[in-house]
Amino acid sequence: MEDSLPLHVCHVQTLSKFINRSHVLLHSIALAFLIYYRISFLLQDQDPNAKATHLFLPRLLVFASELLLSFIWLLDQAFRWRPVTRTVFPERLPEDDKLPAIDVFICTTDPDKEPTVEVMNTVLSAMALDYPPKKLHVYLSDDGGSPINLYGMKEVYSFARWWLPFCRKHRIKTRSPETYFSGSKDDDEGSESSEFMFERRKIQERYEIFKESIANVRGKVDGSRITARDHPSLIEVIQDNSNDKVQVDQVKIPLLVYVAREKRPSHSHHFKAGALNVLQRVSCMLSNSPYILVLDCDMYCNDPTSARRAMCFHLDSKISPLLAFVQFPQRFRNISKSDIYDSQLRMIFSVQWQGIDGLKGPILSGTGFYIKRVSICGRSIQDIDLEELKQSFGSSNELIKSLLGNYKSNALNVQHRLLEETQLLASCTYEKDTKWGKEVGFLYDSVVEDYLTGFTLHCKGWTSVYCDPSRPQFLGNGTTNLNDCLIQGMRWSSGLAEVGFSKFCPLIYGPPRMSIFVSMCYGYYAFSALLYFLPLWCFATIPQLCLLNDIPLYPKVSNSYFVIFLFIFLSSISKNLQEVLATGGSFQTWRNEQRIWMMKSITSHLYGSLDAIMKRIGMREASFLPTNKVEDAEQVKLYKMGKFDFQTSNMFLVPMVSLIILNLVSFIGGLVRVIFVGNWDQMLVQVFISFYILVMNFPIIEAMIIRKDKGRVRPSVTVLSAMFSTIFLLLGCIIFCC
Ligand SMILES: O=c1ccn([C@@H]2O[C@H](COP(=O)(O)OP(=O)(O)O[C@H]3O[C@H](CO)[C@@H](O)[C@H](O)[C@H]3O)[C@@H](O)[C@H]2O)c(=O)[nH]1
Ligand SMILES: [Mn+2]
Repeated sequence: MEDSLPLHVCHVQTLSKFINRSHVLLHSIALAFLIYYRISFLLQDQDPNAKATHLFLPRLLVFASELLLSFIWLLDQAFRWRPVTRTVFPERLPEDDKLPAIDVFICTTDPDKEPTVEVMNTVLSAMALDYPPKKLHVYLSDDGGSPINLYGMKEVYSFARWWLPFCRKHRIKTRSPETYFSGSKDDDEGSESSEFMFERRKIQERYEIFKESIANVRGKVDGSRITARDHPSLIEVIQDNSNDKVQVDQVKIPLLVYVAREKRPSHSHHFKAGALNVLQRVSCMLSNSPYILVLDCDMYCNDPTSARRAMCFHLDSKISPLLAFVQFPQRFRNISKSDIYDSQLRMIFSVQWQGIDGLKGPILSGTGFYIKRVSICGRSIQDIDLEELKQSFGSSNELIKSLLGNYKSNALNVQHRLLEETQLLASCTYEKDTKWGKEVGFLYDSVVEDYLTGFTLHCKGWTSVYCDPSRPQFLGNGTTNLNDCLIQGMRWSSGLAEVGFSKFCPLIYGPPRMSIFVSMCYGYYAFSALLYFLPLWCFATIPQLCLLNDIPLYPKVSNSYFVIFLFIFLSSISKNLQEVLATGGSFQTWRNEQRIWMMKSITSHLYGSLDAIMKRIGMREASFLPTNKVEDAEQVKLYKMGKFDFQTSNMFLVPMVSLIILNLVSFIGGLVRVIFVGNWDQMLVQVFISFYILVMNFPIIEAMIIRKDKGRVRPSVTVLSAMFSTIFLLLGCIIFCC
């Protein structure tokens, strides 16, 4: 295969690279001037003036914030250094019988938040991947251990006997039946022949029956939820139990396995990472495929070709020895035009991942990646002796045998003995005194297991690639209400900060093991929560309190350093805007992203960082609140209209509303004061900061004063927040005035 055509090519985005590097240069020079100005300013005011100490503190705080923001900006620039784009040529892959086998892992945990029909759609879409069926094995991990999901899997098996041939025959692209039948217009409706229409109608009827039967069972098994945290392991290879074997008997169906690991309240189960590690062991017994596709339960395969695309990298002999995983972007099916909560995570999947792909490869992103099984085994296992293997992987001889062996093609005739062994492998005590979660498998030290696991892989010398074809390969549910968005943001902040504070701190653990640029990228994520919430809290309070107390913090308009501040402000905004526009966004997208970034910094990032610190000192246990995948019609309506839904806890609302009130007061008070005193050229920047914050967060003001619907800010919250703002204002007077 040496001189045959390449399976993929990689282009450096020359224009972006040029723009990014020029921006880095100019912006850094401006920051250097700013730092020089601040230092000389602080030193020069150190005279024995009585007021000096009161002037010193706010200036120091503002300077510290500027330094923190500059630092996180610097880390972020590593993502901008060498952005690349990749193209694949799946048609050049070898014949089907030469393709390696794939195990698909799908995780679900809570049938109330993750409806069974949706999970089963993901399972079906994975079974229908365009890949030889006997080389595809689909595992569902059900952390809730709910009978409804097991029932659903059996129904899936019967329905797949019709669905899979239909998709293959008519080359259907959308292989999640729910999406397909909901009639979303795309390029699928190629054939209009009456035969096709007839088959389509028949399958649709079967699909409706399938959904109904799940709904019926759901009604009956309700109330079994208490067992979610306390149940034995149950592993079942799903087999045919239907009667209609007549027509579809010859249909090849991928192996389908249901796995509910044992869970006991006394044992910590390590959330998704724990589930994935159980799947790794169980699948090792049953199919042991060399590659694994990991999917969240709501991320269905929106395009059947992803497996072949991934193989374009995994089968390229030049890069494959070091290649750990091929990451596809997370894209979402329910993003509205305005996307007020930035649920699409545009910056991550359209800018940063392409950037880090040009350095070492994207950060592991939880779902939608094809990973090489041996890469997560910790290290090369061939040359370790048996005792050591058992210390790492646990006591199961069968597991060790399998690890050392190869892919099992006779998976369909799973021996009873092996199936029994899987019960042991899925028990909650199996990992005791082993290296699972510490060195082997997905790591447990953070609730963002993907980021941490990917980081250690990159540290060990593995690489990854980012594959982002124009048709989204996987589609999931984005968060469409403020509450979910902030809670998810808090979990991510906490998990990422946890890594930052651990022995894996990317800025210390990274540089000896990988390039400084890649360490910076990981460092950006580990510290973004801390380095955004501290400065943003400061910028939302200090300049305002100083404005009210007549303390200038910025150079006068007539001072030549004013231009530096102006430049830095405009340069950051315009760079950001340029990226948004270049990736298909609009001015509104930019504004919405800025706004939700401010909101998250004030709330999610703050609480996430505190949570991480408390976990670190042992005051709190890790938790994982899954996002809600059931759509609430009213919330969806607000989201589609681009209206914020402020039905969220006071913990999130009060800080945001308090700061808005504070800024409102300082803006009005400051403006009046400036007009009377006439020192506008000294105070302009501070008046502008308040103004900018108010304009950007206008939806909060609107929801406090104008809106009357359910999503408004409740008057009680406004009152409570007003009290907090008053306390803040008084504190400001005490600290800065006397
Ligand atoms: O104890 C648990 C908790 C969660 N999950 C599953 O984990 C997945 C992700 O959970 P979700 O609630 O959707 O969280 P998100 O914030 O949307 O997930 C993102 O962030 C996670 C890390 O916090 C990553 O694991 C995910 O892949 C990534 O999509 C879902 O399939 C869950 O069913 C489990 O299997 N067991
Ligand atoms: Mn999710």
